[in-house]
This record gives sequence, structure tokens and C-alpha cells, in this order.
Amino acid sequence: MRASLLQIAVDPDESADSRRRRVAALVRERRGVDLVVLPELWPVGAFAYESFAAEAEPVQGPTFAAVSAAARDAAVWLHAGSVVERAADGRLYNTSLVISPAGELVRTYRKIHRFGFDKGEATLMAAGDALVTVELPASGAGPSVTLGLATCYDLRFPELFRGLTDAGAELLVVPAGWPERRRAHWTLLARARAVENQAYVLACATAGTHAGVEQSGHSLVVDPWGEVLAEAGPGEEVLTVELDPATVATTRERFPVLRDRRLGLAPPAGL
Ligand SMILES: NC(=O)CCC(=O)C(=O)O
Repeated sequence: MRASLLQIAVDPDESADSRRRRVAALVRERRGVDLVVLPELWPVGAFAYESFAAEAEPVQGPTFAAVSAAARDAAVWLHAGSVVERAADGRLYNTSLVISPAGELVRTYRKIHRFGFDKGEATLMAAGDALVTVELPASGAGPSVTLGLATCYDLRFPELFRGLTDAGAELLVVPAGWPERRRAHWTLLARARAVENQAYVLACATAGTHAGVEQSGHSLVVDPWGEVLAEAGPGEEVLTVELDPATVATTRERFPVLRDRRLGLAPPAGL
């Protein structure tokens, strides 16, 4: 299967509406690939905390309207990155959307680990509490493949990814808005999640600078052996890779580390 990661620049001189139109046009250009992935909170910016409330939208709001039409026109599966969701009870969530080639919303994922410690996203948004996978059906000569969903700061929590692996995930998709100053962690953690779960990692970051935070760019695709198949530079870029989902099963068969897990170990003896 072919996948494209759209590493979108998020800069303050462009409105969210203008970026939605621009991103929809980029999605339309991806006709011919199977899966397109967008970054975290690209309409508003992952660090633009002051704009979260004003730019919050329902799941099927303006971002969904713009990109679902583009997914349908291009006939691609679209992981549309995430939006600031305003839920029915008024709470905000960092919510990812997965859209079918027919333009239908098939799955949402509310980010489980909120970034900022006692500030920013961690105080402005509510946390999701459910693991989410989505199976893309077989198409043409390609087999079906199961995506496991995570968002940005989630990358630091290996137990979430192990849960997705246990639920059948073969491609771990991680939209992000990651700061340049911690880029070394980004590439290291993306490779670690791929190696320890013997799965592909598709990690799609933003470029540009917003709210004074320079974004890392350097989106990357890692194979189940931990090899980086492709890595973007710092600016806006489309990264397209060829993946073979069967590699996940063959890697797990030939080097069956996951079989050697020891669950239910006794806790340390008390004093
Ligand atoms: N948007 C985020 O979740 C940022 C995460 C981050 O900066 C980090 O984990 O470091």
C-alpha cells in the first residue's frame, strides 16, 4: 500500500479557513495513494492555546466538511489529524478523525495523554479514555490492514501502543505538533514504538512556527524492524512511502519477541 504524510506548515499569518482550503487541495492531489495522514491540530496549531475555545468545532464541523469532500474526490482513506472538538457537554477534546474514501467518518480518537503538565492542553482539554483501532478493508491486490491511533504526547507512553498492538494494530499512526527543541525525542520514540511493537509507525508532524513554538517537521515512517523508510525535512512537505503490511506478520514470526512477554509478574516483596 502507498501512504502519504502531509507535513503541514502552521503559521500565524494564515487563517484556519485558509489552511483548511489549502490542505483539502493537497489531499485531492493524493489520488492514487491508499492512505493520507495529516498532523495534530493543524487547523489551529497544537500550541495555540488561546485560540482553542474560539476554533473549537463539532466532530463533523468545518474541518471535516473540507477534508472529507477531498478524501471522497481523491478516493483515499484519510487520517485527518486532529481538531479541537467541542463535545455536546461543552468540553474540549483533541480528537482525531478517520475518513473513508466515500467521505464518511468511520472512527474518532480522543487523545488520551494531554500535554502541558499543569498548563495548556492539560488544563484546557478533557482526556480521552479509549483505545481506538480501525481496519481498512482489503482493496485491489492489497490486504486489509489495522491502524492503531495515538496523538503526539501519547508517543511517550509505551503501554498505550502495546494496548493497540494487543488489539491487532499493524500500522501505528501518530499525528503530532512536536517542538523542534525536542526533535531528538520524536525520532527516538517513533523508532522505539516500531521496534517494541514490530509494527509500522507513521508519525506526521507540523512544520512552521506558531505561538512562538518552532515545530519539528521531520515526519517519519518506520518499518517493523525499526528502519526509517522515509523522513521529511523541516518545512512543509509531502512524504510518500510504499508499505507492505505483510511485513508486520513476517517480522513477528521470524523474531517472535512479543511471544516472550511475561505478564502478571509478582510485585516486589514488601519491606
Ligand atoms: N502536542 C503535544 O502533545 C506536544 C508533545 C511534546 O511536546 C512532547 O512530548 O515533548
